[in-house]
Amino acid sequence: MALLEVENVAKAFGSLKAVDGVSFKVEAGEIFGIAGPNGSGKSTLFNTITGIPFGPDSGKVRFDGNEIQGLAGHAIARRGLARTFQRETCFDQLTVFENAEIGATYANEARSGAKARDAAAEALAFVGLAAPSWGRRAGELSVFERKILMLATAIASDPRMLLLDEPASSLTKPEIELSVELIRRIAARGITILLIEHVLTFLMSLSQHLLVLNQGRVLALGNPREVIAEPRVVEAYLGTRRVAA
Ligand SMILES: Nc1ncnc2c1ncn2[C@@H]1O[C@H](COP(=O)(O)OP(=O)(O)OP(=O)(O)O)[C@@H](O)[C@H]1O
Repeated sequence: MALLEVENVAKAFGSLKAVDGVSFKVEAGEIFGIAGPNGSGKSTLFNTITGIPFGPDSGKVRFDGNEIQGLAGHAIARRGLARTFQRETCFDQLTVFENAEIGATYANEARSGAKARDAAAEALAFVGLAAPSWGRRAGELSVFERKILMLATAIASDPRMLLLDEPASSLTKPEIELSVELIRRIAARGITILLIEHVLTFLMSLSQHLLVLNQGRVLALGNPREVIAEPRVVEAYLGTRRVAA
């Protein structure tokens, strides 16, 4: 049984069908990539799966065999499904450590005190945020540090699955290489990963399956090398990128 099953999910904003009948399955343990031109519905799809900030208008989302569409975001997180955002999203006024501690308690009400602090410390060390930075305010960090803090906060919640929304955006080449290595290590912890990314080389080097969205619909799905060679993908995705560049 797949860990995540998305079945005919749809979400509209007024007359705009941002996600329009999308279906796919993600197996436990894999890194599953999602690509698509700007505005093709990638982030909206993540929103509908995680319930943060909203669920789908219609369709079903099953996590570990149980329907989760319509549940509140925190209830979905407590089932083991965590996400990050396209823009670095941290509690800027709180310290690095307090951010990770919130992740540790958010997904598990029963985990507080020393257990939450241990989970926060482990997650911060895992992403490479060393102890001397733990007392700094999140708002003072660099873009890369804020991105890995967002990852640490998600990891501290002890998820079974992590949805990463453009983790490489706004990063330098060396930082992108560090991110690829970090995502591989997260997967090696046994966390299944659903990954949105514009940088195709990033997606290709990490994903076992690739889904391409276009105008809210699935344009192609399968082996990443085969998918990016499909003429309709080249036209819709790469063509748009060229125009956008
Ligand atoms: N809250 C919202 N209200 C109204 N329209 C929205 C909202 N969120 C997204 N949209 C629209 O839905 C469509 C899909 O947007 P979405 O952000 O999901 O695309 P995306 O593929 O993630 O794009 P990008 O690659 O630029 O991040 C776009 O036309 C966008 O303008």
